[in-house]
Amino acid sequence: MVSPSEVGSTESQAARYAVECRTAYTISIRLFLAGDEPEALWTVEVDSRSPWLVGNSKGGIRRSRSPLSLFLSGDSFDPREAPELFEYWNLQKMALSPCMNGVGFVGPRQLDLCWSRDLSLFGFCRSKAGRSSRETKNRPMGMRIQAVAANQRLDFKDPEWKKLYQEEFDKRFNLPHLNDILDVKPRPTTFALQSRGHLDDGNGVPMERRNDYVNHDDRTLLKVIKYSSPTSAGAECIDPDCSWVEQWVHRAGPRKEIYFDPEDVKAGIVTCGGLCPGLNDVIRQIVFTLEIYGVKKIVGIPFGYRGFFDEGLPEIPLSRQVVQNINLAGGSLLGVSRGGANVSDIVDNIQARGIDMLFVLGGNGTHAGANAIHNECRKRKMKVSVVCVPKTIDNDILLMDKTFGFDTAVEEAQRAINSAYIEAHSAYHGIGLVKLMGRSSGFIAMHASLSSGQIDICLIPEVPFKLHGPYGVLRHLEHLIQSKGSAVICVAEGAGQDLLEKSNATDASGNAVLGDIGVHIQQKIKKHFKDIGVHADVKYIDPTYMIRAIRANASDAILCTVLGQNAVHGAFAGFSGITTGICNTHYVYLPIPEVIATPRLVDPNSRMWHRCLTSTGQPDFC
Ligand SMILES: Nc1ncnc2c1ncn2[C@@H]1O[C@H](COP(=O)(O)OP(=O)(O)OP(=O)(O)O)[C@@H](O)[C@H]1O
Ligand SMILES: O=P(O)(O)OC[C@H]1O[C@](O)(CO)[C@@H](O)[C@@H]1O
Ligand SMILES: [Mg+2]
Repeated sequence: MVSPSEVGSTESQAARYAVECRTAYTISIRLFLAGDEPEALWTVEVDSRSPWLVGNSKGGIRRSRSPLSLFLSGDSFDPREAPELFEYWNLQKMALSPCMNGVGFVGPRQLDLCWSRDLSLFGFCRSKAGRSSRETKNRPMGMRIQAVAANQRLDFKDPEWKKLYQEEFDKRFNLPHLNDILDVKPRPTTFALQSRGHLDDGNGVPMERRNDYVNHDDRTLLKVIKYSSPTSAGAECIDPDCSWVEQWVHRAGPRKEIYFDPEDVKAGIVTCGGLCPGLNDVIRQIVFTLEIYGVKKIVGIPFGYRGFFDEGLPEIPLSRQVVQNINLAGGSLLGVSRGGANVSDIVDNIQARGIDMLFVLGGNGTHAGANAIHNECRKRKMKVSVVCVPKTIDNDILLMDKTFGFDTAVEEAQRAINSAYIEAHSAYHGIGLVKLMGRSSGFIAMHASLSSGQIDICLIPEVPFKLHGPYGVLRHLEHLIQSKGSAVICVAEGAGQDLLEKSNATDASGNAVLGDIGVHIQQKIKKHFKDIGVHADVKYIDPTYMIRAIRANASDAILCTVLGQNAVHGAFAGFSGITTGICNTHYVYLPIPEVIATPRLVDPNSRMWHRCLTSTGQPDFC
């Protein structure tokens, strides 16, 4: 058995961390090494914006994208023999398992236990338990406890805890409204599609109006799976028993009452960040819908937030006529940009232009900016509605089924994969390598691998891998060349960054400039096969910008249409600081902070990633 000191962060170390990361709430872990009494109490403060911490056998804690992890060291420790070792308090059930080929773990939502990117960070034990294969016998075996911080005020023994949880959830997902700070009187909506047709019954008598409005109290369920146990694949639990707790969010759509007089409204649209298929579709629908409400002053802000402070960039007047055909091309009619967002200057400019509704299309950075604009407008008691539409091919926005552009990106990525496959398949010992976008999330790579069915190795940022060694990618490639004669690899741009030289460079928005993992892998493959004296014909394809610049496919075009319309309905309903999305196939409004708390990541313990592994047949590369 290990002793607490071996696992041990002390409370003082934890407290030191807490100061560093500006804490929001506390989580505690009790380690039960024997008997009923906890032998180690580990309390850590969690930064609400990044609730994942990593602990190690030497006692440090570090902020990380991965869940709280604690690794045990010691030659004699077999994690599988001590599943009862840990219990939790105020935490979601912890996961405890040895590393088993990346699949078949027990416990909820563990990440791959072989995260050995930094061995001084991750402790490990050289366990004899583990793999059946001879080769793997002496590999480092990590044991991970994972915990998702819960509200420390919740006591799951309290019969009322669910009610308390739901009350808090409702508060978190409450939509900020202009009337929170102003006294705006609602008026009947001007959005009535029926009035555009013949409303009489044929005898000149007006027909009764259908009620096509969304009731303010309509809600849609955020989570629809009831996990019977925390050990169910991909389980996301609130309490130790993984009880069913309904989590409702606000339904999107037109309301019967509105908070603006369309005649007086000046609406602005701005597109920020990188390009994304569907931007023009959303702009177009926002304009169409605004006009149906009766808005006459609609302008585009050129080149992202830059358009608010660069005086040489005049606003672009928009109307149905101007935007009629813009969906036929990719890109953004308004242009995009990164960086340069001074919130106070932007709000000064909004005030100077007399903008009442601002529609902001962008990714997580843009949303953070939009939320800051919304807060500044509130502070100044301005009657301005700020409504976002999430734009990212990376699909890295929380809570949503998908963001617009993602589907198109996956479809286009398949074309590149198909070319790589044909090249590889037609060459003697051909190896095709395709790099796809995905700064921190591997959704495009995972979905393109799944949809093409032609990928042998899919590498994503969420799952670390090694190139060299008996479990590395290169050894597996040798095996593929030997067994099938060719291979195709798909790598997300953010994958394997630990293998590259680090630079502290950032782009104008402060996003880290990534090393080129595609080129790196290409070089390593070539060198490796040369070194072992085996012929390999490597073809590298980087279709990243081609994928991002195309027009939306049919499925994204529909999504864009609905999101654009809902953005306008949300603004007229008086909401501000919100974004629009699709959750479980239903359209919703969400408060901005809830969707950008962290980037949405592929969960390596999700069914989808396991399906991807099943499809590629790749082993663990750690
Ligand atoms: N925390 C923040 N507060 C205010 N503005 C921000 C913040 N983060 C980013 N921005 C601004 O938002 C705009 C877009 O940000 P960014 O370049 O990160 O793209 P993004 O919206 O995340 O989209 P993409 O998915 O293409 O990266 C930039 O003008 C940037 O300055
Ligand atoms: O070259 P740019 O415009 O900075 O965009 C690159 C980034 O944009 C994204 O597509 C997100 O929009 C990322 O996947 C990628 O890292
Ligand atoms: Mg971003």
